[in-house]
Amino acid sequence: MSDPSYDGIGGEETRISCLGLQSEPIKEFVENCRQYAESKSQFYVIIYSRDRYGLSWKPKYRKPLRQLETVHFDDEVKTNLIADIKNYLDLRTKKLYQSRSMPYRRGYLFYGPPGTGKSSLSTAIAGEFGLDLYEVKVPSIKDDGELEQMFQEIPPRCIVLLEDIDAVWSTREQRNDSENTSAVTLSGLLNVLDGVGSQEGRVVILTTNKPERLDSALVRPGRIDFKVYLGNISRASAAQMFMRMFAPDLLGKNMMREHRRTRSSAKSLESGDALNDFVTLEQLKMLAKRFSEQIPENVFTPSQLQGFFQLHLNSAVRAAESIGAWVQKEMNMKEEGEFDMLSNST
Ligand SMILES: Nc1ncnc2c1ncn2[C@@H]1O[C@H](COP(=O)(O)OP(=O)(O)OP(=O)(O)O)[C@@H](O)[C@H]1O
Repeated sequence: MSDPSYDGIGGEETRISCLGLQSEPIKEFVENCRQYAESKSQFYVIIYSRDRYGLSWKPKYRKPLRQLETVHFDDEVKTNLIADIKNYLDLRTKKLYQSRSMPYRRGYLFYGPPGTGKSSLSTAIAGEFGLDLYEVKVPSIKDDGELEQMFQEIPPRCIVLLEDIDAVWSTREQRNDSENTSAVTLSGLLNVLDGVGSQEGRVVILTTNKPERLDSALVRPGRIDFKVYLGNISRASAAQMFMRMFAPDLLGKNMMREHRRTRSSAKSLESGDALNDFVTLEQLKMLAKRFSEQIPENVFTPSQLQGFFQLHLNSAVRAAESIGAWVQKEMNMKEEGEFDMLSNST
């Protein structure tokens, strides 16, 4: 393939030919390819972004479906959010909106510190509802005209993810003062959010790390209808994350039985070698509890914790044993305002 970034989801030309005068074999071949692609697409979310010249939307990559259970935040908020989107996408809701002369659109704001799951949640929602996701990185848009053009070309019924929405500016002075460099104005943004195209069942998600910078006109109901705070990880979520990391290993049941034959499970919980992955579900739950109790409530981001797990994927026991030292080290660094550039965390 000529384009090194090409991952097989469009944009490449392929010529197919066969010997003889019949076109049937080619039609059959193309149909098989289509069915194959369709069967595969249910395992992926297609992410669209502007091509490198900013001229048209291109499928940028396929992300494997991410289950909503793998994005950890307040369970009640998650349930309400999913119910809200489901209700919005229901065609009966569309008719209700139309019969009451209300614009059929709904906006969502995901806000919180970096690394708390704003992008991950957007992708998980796209997978949950079988929608493509159109990614708009606000700081990299040239001007309001480009933003408008982009919105005109977005199809109905999809997710539009507007990232780093705080980068828009409302006055020239504000632009000069601010460190952000987007050329998109607040009025340009409001224009596309309120435009005719926005009434076609798109789920518009805005994300920001700096909600305090948002203009009240942007977040008023009708533009933002549902706000979700994604914050640092709670103990309960840390325990869930622990289970998610290690529970799949329980599937190796045969190995677990074999392991049990050779060692007592109590001994295996203590020794911390690689085979300790094959603990029972009950033991894993105990480890998750022990693990989460050592994590201070709402201090670390989920992505920080994910970084910790990446170092201990082989052993749930080791993860539970090492978390205390890791927490201590991270807390010390936080206090000293240090960024650990030289060593890897353990
Ligand atoms: N709430 C969460 N639950 C599970 N994993 C998370 C969560 N938050 C972050 N992660 C993990 O951390 C990484 C970064 O997450 P993500 O990009 O979604 O964060 P973000 O809030 O969008 O960050 P940014 O504001 O920097 O764009 C991902 O690999 C993701 O799996």
